Amino acid sequence: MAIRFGILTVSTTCFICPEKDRTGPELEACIQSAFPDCQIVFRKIVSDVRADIRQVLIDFTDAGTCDVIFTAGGTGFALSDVTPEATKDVIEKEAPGLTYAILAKSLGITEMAMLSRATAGIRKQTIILNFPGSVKASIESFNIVKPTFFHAVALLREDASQVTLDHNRIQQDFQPSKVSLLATARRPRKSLYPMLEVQEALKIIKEKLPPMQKIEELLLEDSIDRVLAEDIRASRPVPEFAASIKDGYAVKASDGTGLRYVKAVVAAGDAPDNELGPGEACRISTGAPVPRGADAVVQVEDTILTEASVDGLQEVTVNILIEPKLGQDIRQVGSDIAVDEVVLCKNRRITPSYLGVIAMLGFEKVKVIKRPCIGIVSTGNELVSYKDVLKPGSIYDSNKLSLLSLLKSYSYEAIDCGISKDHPDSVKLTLEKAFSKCDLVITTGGVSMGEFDLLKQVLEEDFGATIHVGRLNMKPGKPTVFATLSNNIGKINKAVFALPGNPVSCFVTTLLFVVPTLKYLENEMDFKNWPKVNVTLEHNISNKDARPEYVRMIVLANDEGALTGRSTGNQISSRLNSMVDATGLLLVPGHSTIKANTSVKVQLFRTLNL
Ligand SMILES: Nc1nc2c(c(=O)[nH]1)N[C@H]1C(S)=C(S)[C@@H](COP(=O)(O)OP(=O)(O)OC[C@H]3O[C@@H](n4cnc5c(N)ncnc54)[C@H](O)[C@@H]3O)O[C@H]1N2
Ligand code: MOO
Ligand SMILES: [Mg+2]
Repeated sequence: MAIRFGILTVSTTCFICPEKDRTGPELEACIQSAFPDCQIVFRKIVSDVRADIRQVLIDFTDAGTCDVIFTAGGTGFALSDVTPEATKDVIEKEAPGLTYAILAKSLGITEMAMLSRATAGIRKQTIILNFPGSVKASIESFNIVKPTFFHAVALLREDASQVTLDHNRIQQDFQPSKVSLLATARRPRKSLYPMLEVQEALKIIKEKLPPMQKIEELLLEDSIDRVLAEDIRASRPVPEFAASIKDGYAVKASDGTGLRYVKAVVAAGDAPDNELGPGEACRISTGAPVPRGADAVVQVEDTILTEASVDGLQEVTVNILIEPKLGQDIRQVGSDIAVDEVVLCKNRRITPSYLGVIAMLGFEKVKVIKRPCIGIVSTGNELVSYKDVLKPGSIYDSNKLSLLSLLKSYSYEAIDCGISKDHPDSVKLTLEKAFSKCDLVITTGGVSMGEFDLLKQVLEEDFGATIHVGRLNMKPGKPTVFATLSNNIGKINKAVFALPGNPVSCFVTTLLFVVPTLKYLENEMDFKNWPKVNVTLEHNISNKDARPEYVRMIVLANDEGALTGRSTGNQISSRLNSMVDATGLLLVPGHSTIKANTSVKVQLFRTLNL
C-alpha cells in the first residue's frame, strides 16, 4: 500500500526565506526511507497565519490526495504559534492517541516536551498531525508514530486486506522480511536463474519433490477420484450363490423337453431350502438363487402353460419347449469374481465403476494415497477479489478462481490462502500462513524481473527455500519457479510452484507442471504428461517468439472419427479467452510455422469437445 504524505512547514521565517527550512526536507527523507513506496504529494511552507495554515490543510484533505499531513512548527507557547488552533479548525475527529504517544515518549528525552500543544485529528480520509518545528524533535516524533500509519491509513481507506494483514502482524509477533525494497538501483538487470527446457524441469521436479506419499483409509463414498493404495482382492465370490440369468424355470437339464410340475417359486432375495427332483421345475426370477438339484434355467418365453390351478391363478404344470443345456442361464458361483482374485490394482484412480466393484465385495473402507494439502496465493497490489468493488488501477483476481477450479476439475481440492501485496512483509506473512497449513503452495505473480516481483527473494531469504527451477524456455510460462523448503531437521517437506501472474501463463503451467506433479505424487502418472493424439491442422500456426510456444487448441472429431485442430486465436499470455474451449496444447518450435493440413501431435488435457 503506497501511503500519500504531505509536509507543511509552518514558519514565517522559512516562508520568507525557504532555504532556511531544514525540517521539511529532513522529514521528507525520513518518510521516504520508512515507507519506500510512499508518495510525497506536497511539501509546502506557510507563515504562522491561522487562515493560511487552515487553507492548505483544507485544500489537500478535501481533494482526497493525501493520506497523512504532517505540519512542522508553530506548536509551542509563543504568541505567534497557532498551528494547533488552525488544525482544530479543520479536523472532524480528534486523534489524541498520536499526540499522547509523542508526548509520553518525548518526556523521556526532554521535559521541554511538556510545552508542546500539538494536536492531531482526521478530516475526511486524511490524518493531520502536528510536529514541533525543530528537525530533531520532528523526526523523533515521526519515528514514534510511524509504525501505526499503514494500519491507520488502511482503516481510513477501508482497505480490508491490509487491515487483516496488520492485525495478523500484531497478533503473531511477526518478524519483518529480510528482503528490502530500497536498493532498486542495485537489483540484477539479468535473471540470475538459468533458462531450463520443459523436460529438464519436469525431471528436476520429479527428483526434488518432498516425499509426501502416505496412505489413508476412507469410507467408500469419500474415495471417488482418489488413487488406490492397495490391491483389491476378493474375499468372497461374486455371485456368492448360483444365480438365474433369466426369468423362467429352474430345471434338471437331463429331463429334456416336455412337462414339468411347478413345485415352488424362488424370487430374488429368497434362500430356497427345497431340492428339485426329476420332472420338477421351480419358477425363478433373474438374480434368484438356483435351488439344489436344478442345473439349468429355461426362460419363460421357451415354455407354455399346460395346467393352471382350479381358480385359474397358479401354474401347476408347464411344457419346456427347448432342450435345456447343462448350466444354461445360470451364473455359477464366482463366475464374475473368483475368491482371492485381484480384481482392482493399486495405483489406479477410483472411478464410479471401481466403487461399485468394491461395494460388491462388501468393503466399507478403502486405502488410498494421501494427497498433499494444496494452498493457492495470489500476489499483486492491483488485485481485488472478484466479489469486491474494483478501485481505480485495480483488477479482479481471476487467477485464484481459475486455478482453484482447474485443480478441482481434476478432483484436487485446494485452499484459498489469500492475496498478498507486493511488499516483502506481506509476501512473507501470506506465505507463512500458507505453509502453516499446506504441503504444496501455488502462488501466482511476482516472479519476473520487476522491482515488485519478490517471490523468489522472499522464498530464498526468508524461508531458506531452494529454487530448483527459476526460468523456463517456454511460452507462456517463462518465469515459472519450482522450489522446496526443508523443516528444522533439514528434511524437505514443502514444495512451491511460484507461477507467472499472467492469467494464461499460470493456467498452462498448472496444466503442464502442477497437475502432473499431483498425479505423480499419487503414483498415477510417471510424469509422462498428457497423452498425445494425431491431429490435422485446419490452418497455419506460427510462433514468432524464440521460445517454443504451447498453442491452445480446439480439437474436434469429424464424422469419420478423424481429429482436426484449430488454435484458439490470439495467444498473448494475458488473454485467458485463449484457454476457453481448448482441450489440447500444440508445441510449436520457436520462430516457425506449421502449415495447414499437417498432421501434428497434440497433448490432450481434456476429453474432446462435442
Ligand atoms: N523485464 C522483464 N519483464 C517481464 C519478463 C521478463 O523476462 N523480463 N517476463 C514477462 C513474462 S514472460 C511474464 S509471464 C510476466 C510474469 O510476471 P510476474 O509473474 O512477475 O507477474 P506480475 O508482474 O505480478 O503480473 C503479470 C500480469 O498478470 C496480472 N496478474 C497477476 N496476478 C493476477 C491475478 N491473480 N489475476 C489476474 N491477473 C493477474 C498482472 O496484473 C500483470 O498484468 O512478466 C513479464 N515481464
Ligand atoms: O512467459 Mo510469459 O508467460 O509469455 O507471458
Ligand atoms: Mg512482474
